Amino acid sequence: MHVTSKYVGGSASAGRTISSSITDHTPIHTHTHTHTHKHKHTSGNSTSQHHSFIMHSKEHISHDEYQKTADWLRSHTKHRPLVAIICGSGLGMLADTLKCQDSFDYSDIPGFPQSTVQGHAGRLVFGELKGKSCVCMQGRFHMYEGHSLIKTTFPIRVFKLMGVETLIVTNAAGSLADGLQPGDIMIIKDHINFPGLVGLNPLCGPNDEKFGPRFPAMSGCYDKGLRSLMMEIAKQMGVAGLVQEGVYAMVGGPNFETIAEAKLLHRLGVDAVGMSTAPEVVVATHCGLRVFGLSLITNKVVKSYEDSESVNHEGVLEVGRLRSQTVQQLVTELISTMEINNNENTKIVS
Ligand SMILES: O=P(O)(O)O[C@H]1O[C@H](CO)[C@@H](O)[C@H]1O
Ligand code: HPA
Repeated sequence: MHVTSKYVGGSASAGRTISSSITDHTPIHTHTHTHTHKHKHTSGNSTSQHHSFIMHSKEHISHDEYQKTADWLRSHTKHRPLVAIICGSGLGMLADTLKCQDSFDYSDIPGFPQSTVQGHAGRLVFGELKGKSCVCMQGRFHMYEGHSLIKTTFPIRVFKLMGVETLIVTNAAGSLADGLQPGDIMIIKDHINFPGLVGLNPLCGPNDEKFGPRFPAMSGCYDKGLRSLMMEIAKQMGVAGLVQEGVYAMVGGPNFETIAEAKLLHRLGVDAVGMSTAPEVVVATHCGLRVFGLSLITNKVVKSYEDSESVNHEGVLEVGRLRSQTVQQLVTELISTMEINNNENTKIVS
């Protein structure tokens, strides 16, 4: 793969246009970027969303509500996916590669929250990858948008009720590990859920035993078999040099880390940091889904007071675009190769 792109440097190189020619083996050198503030408008009720965020542990979504959304989707699509994919920031193009698409704006799906972040289209796309039925979230929900954690993870339980068995999560993340460069891909081996450690957990509140136990185990939540399969695929695709395993940490965001926070994360053994994923994986593991996760490293987290660079969302999206094809190929190959119970559910309803 060979990608050519232009992007703009920031404070260290303010306004300078850097032409980067990136191959699969080329590290992406990110610089600071000029700040162009583009905001997507949300159609959601921000007041009630904010309220529900504060009241996160009291909010409850009944089994019937998840079921209603699952039934609505099943009656509106011919697909019966066994695999769900969540596209991270700048990685939404993966959904465009699905064949025989049925796609729905989140605003048209009963019960669905709305995406408010640039780079998250807010569309649920059903279709086939290499003949296998999948559902793809082109845009995820983040806690910092003001959604309660139970809302950010709403689609996971809906997918479970639709018959999905495997969840593939992707995200954009900043690297703390010296060996991870922008443009590298990290297979998530494990996570540290910082909001979860202080009680901001989507499983807080009444437990619905129909989904899973009160005290679910999280060791081994990133499937070992899928992790080694992905390593094999990367080798076969000739991109093994870009791919390695590591630990992802979720922070609340929306601000990027201070230097002291970055140093702390580094000391704790975090390889990459982002503002998503952990709640989705916790809810998926709770309800028995098999999980695979990968982080696209979009920037190095600044951990030195001598470093004049800083990160911004436009730069994150840009690296996502530059590497989206590689991520797409890896995920497509994983879905094509992994074992899926080829039962009734995978078939398209005519
Ligand atoms: O985790 P995803 O959704 O990929 O996005 C990451 O990129 C955004 C910051 O640029 C944050 O939302 C962070 O979590
Ligand atoms: O550096 C980062 N920090 C937190 N979240 C992120 N998402 C992309 N990059 C980053």
